[in-house]
Amino acid sequence: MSTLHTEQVAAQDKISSIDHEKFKVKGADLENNILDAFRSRIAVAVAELSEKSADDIFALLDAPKNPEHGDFALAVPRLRVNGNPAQFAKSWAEKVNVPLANEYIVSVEATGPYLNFKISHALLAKTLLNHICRKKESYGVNQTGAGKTVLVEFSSPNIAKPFHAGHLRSTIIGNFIKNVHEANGWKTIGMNYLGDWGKQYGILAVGFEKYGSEEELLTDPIKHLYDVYVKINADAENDDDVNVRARAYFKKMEDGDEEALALWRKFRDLSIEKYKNTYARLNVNFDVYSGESQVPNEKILNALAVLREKNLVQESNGALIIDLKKYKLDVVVVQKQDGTTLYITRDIGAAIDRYEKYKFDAMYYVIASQQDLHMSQLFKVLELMGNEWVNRCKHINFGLVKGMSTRKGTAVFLDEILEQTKISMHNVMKQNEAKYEQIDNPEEIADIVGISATMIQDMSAKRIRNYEFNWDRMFSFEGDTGPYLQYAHTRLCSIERNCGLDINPDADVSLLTERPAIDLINMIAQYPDVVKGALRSLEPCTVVTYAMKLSHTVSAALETLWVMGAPKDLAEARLLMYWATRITLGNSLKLLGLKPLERM
Ligand SMILES: NC(=[NH2+])NCCC[C@H](N)C(=O)O
Repeated sequence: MSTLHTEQVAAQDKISSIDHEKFKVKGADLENNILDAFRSRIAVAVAELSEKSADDIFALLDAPKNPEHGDFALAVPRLRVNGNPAQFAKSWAEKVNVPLANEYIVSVEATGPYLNFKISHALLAKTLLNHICRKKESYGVNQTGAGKTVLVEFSSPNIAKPFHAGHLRSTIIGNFIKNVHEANGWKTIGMNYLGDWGKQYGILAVGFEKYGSEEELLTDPIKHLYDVYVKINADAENDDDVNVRARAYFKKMEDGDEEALALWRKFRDLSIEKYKNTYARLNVNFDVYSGESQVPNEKILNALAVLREKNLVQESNGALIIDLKKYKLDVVVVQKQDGTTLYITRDIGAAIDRYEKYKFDAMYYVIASQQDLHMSQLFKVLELMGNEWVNRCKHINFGLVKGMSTRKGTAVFLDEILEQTKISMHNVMKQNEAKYEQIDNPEEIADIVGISATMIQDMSAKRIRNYEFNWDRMFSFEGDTGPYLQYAHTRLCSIERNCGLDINPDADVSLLTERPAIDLINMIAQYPDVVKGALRSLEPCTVVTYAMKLSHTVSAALETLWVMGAPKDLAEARLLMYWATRITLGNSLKLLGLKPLERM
């Protein structure tokens, strides 16, 4: 691919920075969002006629309900002007200073109380494609979060217990939330808060004495510890001695007994190593492996002292409880009769510890909605204690997945699910023999496409919705699936490889006048809005929907607007447009956490 003509780009920058000054409107990101340049000109032109500010008008510009009406619409009633909105719309449409907006706006029309604007598509194509040539992989990102830090806690499985569908959803959604913050200029900390403390680790240690194998522990720690855990729990049902020994063992751990801790630490370290490999397959990594065991004791003791001081705790049968009934949040136990802490106590200490360490501007807990009550209780307790930063914390909840097991039976390990996914995808790929033979690394491709299938299925609807894990539908290349998105991306890559032309950033894009080309450029131009919107909603489906629409739009364009066989200048213009589509689609897939493929 050819390099950019830097002098020309620099000259272009100069022109646009002069323009920027005059049309600086609050909320407009002229550096990163080409549509904002159009919107701000519309806002300034209308502001000249009304007593409203360009800032207010800018914030109200929307896409018209009927796309035939134009590119942007202003609902005049929402401006709250004194008088008849339709009358204002009519008179403004007549008077709007189109030349002020230079060549940006081409027409203004009133439809009832709406003002509809058409913009210059030639200018949009030129500025947008030029912008993407400069930004490439960073097209779509902005710096609105500069200087702010977010902590995203996600995945958080329990050692020696199944990694279930809830943990998988948390991993996928949490990683997305982290990516979205990064794309909006935030500093991010991804944290895995393992379930790695409590009496069950005493049970596990007792079980390991009886059923453990060093060798199996080293080969597959997660599976082996789970097997041991299941066996010893069965024993514990009939033999209370197991429980007594487990409690004694856990007490030693809490008291900091080195020998007891050494075994536990080995279990934890080996499990983390194994998890890291699996997370890498999912394209996920964590900045911090924390966990219930990592909450400093002193933070918990302090918290309990504050709770006492503020008269928030009561004794009940030797345990300490907080009565939250008047907030309709039930009663929480923060300390057991034997003085040990609980899940919520550790969460209280952990939150305080994290705030002191990271001074976050936002903290997200990505946890299934089964823990809604737990999270509301946690936030209420933190608030009653007087931690005013609790309003920076938010529970990002999500619904259940039904039927996530392998075809053979119930799988409880993430690895097994991913293996099954890969095999299924591989089988689908083999059905197209001619294509299959052209791939050098089918297993690797099957793994990536299979994972894309799983992730897109997960992110296609609003988070809170439950869904059925559908082994057939998600692997299809048709319909709104992960394989379909990957296919759209590889198709664009293959055009670049096979067309025999280099990408020419100076291609004459004024030749892109057909409807499918205009639609495609409009769609590409929306990506920065999508990145910004995703930060507000924290809903992955907004980005999935965008990636699907972009793929459909480019597929429609490819039906008639060919690169090969077109005259050279037209071929170059189209190639540049498809290249920009590939960059934009690739960026949106990466935002979702997928690895965009070049061939499949
Ligand atoms: N801070 C938290 N409570 N995070 C969620 C932890 C999830 C817990 N380990 C579970 O599997 O249910």
